[in-house]
Amino acid sequence: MTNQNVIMSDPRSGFDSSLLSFSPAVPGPLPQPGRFIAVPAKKSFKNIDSADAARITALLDSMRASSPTRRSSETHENLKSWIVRHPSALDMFDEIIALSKGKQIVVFLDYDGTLSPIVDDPEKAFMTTEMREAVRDTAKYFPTAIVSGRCRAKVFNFVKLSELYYAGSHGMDIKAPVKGRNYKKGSNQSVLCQPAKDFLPMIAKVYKSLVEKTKSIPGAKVENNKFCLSVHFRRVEEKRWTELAEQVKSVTKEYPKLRLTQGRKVLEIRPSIKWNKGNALEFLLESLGYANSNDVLPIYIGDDRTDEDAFKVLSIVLIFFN
Ligand SMILES: O=P(O)(O)OC[C@H]1O[C@H](O[C@H]2O[C@H](CO)[C@@H](O)[C@H](O)[C@H]2O)[C@H](O)[C@@H](O)[C@@H]1O
Repeated sequence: MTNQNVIMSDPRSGFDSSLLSFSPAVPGPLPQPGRFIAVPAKKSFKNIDSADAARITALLDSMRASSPTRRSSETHENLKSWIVRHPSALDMFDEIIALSKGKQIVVFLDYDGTLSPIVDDPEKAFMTTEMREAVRDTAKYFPTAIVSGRCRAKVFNFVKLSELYYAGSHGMDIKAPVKGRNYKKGSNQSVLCQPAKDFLPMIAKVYKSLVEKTKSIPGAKVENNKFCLSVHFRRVEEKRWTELAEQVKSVTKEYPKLRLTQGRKVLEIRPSIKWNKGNALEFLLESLGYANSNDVLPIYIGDDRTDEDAFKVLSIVLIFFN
């Protein structure tokens, strides 16, 4: 995997809770104050009102917090103490095995930053052959699903394993097995779950507007993830982030049924429906025949703020950071 550390949190099992405290409100991969330098947002918002300006400032601050460009020694100390509270899952393998006794493990994997390294160009976030083999091996033993912010087709093109289940667009586009324990039966019949289907024309329109609005900002990139959009900041000079965020807001303010969220150097535009990666997990578990079941041990591995939605509905969480 891409990280140096794998942290385990387990809110429901019989683990020593002082060792495995679960924090559903983990703000980003590593929830430490002082791990980033807050840059005050420019006051020169031109096209938006003060409430929107405040929202943008908050989003940008949060984005900086979850995508640190440098680590100070203070941050390093915070990191060490965080690791003490969230021990490495690699050191707790026996405990995980004990927990899984008599249960079907189901594995959920985030893609970017978890299976692939974070890179400047989102089109080049390839996973290694070794990683693909590891995922292929995992799927031989456990139902395995990829749950990504990317559109389903794109994440499939990166992973290229047809034996997995895929949920794209932050869980708003799921290809799941037809209800029942098809994994065990070896059935390959599938069903689509697309709760934001009605938003497709709106998302397509907003995509066009965003491409047009942001084209003057060097490095800005708008990615069409079908049911949601990503505006990438990674290759934009930080002094122009406010301007870019303002451009984004000037488009989205015309669409009250959409909402803005942030990830790693990215602003995401999504339908305002109550559906996220957590709902996708529940849907997949139900499709696999494990709704409200005690004989399943779902494990989710993820690294990003959007993965927290999934963390909240599961018992074992592996958080990746690099
Ligand atoms: O849920 P995920 O599979 O983690 O997808 C979340 C977003 O990941 C991608 O962006 C991130 O990775 C890029 C490639 O390493 C990086 O350049 C970018 O800065 C990161 O935010 C993807 O491009 C987005 O569409 C996903 O929503």
